[in-house]
Amino acid sequence: MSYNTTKDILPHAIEITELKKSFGNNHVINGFNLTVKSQENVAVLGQSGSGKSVFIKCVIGLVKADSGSIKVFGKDILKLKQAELDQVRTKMGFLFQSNALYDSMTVRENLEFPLRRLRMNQSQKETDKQVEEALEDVGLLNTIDLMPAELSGGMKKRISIARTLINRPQIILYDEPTTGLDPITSREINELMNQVHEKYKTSSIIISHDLSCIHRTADRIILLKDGINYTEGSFDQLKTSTDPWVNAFFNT
Ligand SMILES: Nc1ncnc2c1ncn2[C@@H]1O[C@H](COP(=O)(O)OP(=O)(O)OP(=O)(O)O)[C@@H](O)[C@H]1O
Repeated sequence: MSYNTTKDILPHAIEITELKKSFGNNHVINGFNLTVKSQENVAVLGQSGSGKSVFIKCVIGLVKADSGSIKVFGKDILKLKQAELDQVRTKMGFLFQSNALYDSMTVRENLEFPLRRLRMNQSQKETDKQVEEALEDVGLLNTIDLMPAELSGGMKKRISIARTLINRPQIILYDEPTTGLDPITSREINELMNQVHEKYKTSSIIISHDLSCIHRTADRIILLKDGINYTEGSFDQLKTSTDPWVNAFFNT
């Protein structure tokens, strides 16, 4: 993937400035900066324990950042009142590493769930149409009446992507999208992520350890180390870096 001029003229999807988060004396995020242009896919890569999960939780509001700003389409979500925050959050979809499907609900019910919360006055016919379209997007319309326990790991990931898509987010945050999947299924999930990007023109942040996933899906990679941006670049730039730490990361 490469930059194109359209991405450069549209407003930024996400702009994070000097983000900080500590737990007691453990300064996990120490002034991290990240910009995601419209329709850009940015991966955040770092060693285990470097703070990737804390960072993404700050962005979705599961963890409260100590300071800094997180602007989503120009609005600093750390300063918004609840109603405005809820509004901005409708533009964002989050793919949990664990998939977070409800085991006691069918695939259809799992997909209806986020719709019910946001579109209370919508007709059942419209809901059915949206659920079916989201399942078609991930190639699994035939699983609509199955329970999560009846699905493979790759299918669960696809259904989770369908559930993320159902509210038509403009930004998708992917937390370790291929963890626990075999290489073939991982490749299929990466292809699906790229299809989603092409069809819905989404912007994304991808947190991953999986270099193949990052290579296939990210326009740009930021390395997180000691809570700050250690370096950034394209996959090929980082793979050929002469920095010993970056080199060890990409070529071990
Ligand atoms: N709720 C919490 N309370 C206290 N410390 C926390 C909390 N959440 C995370 N931490 C600490 O923050 C640091 C970063 O953890 P985090 O889970 O973000 O790392 P990570 O880069 O996502 O690791 P991995 O790749 O292994 O998932 C760790 O030292 C962890 O102990």
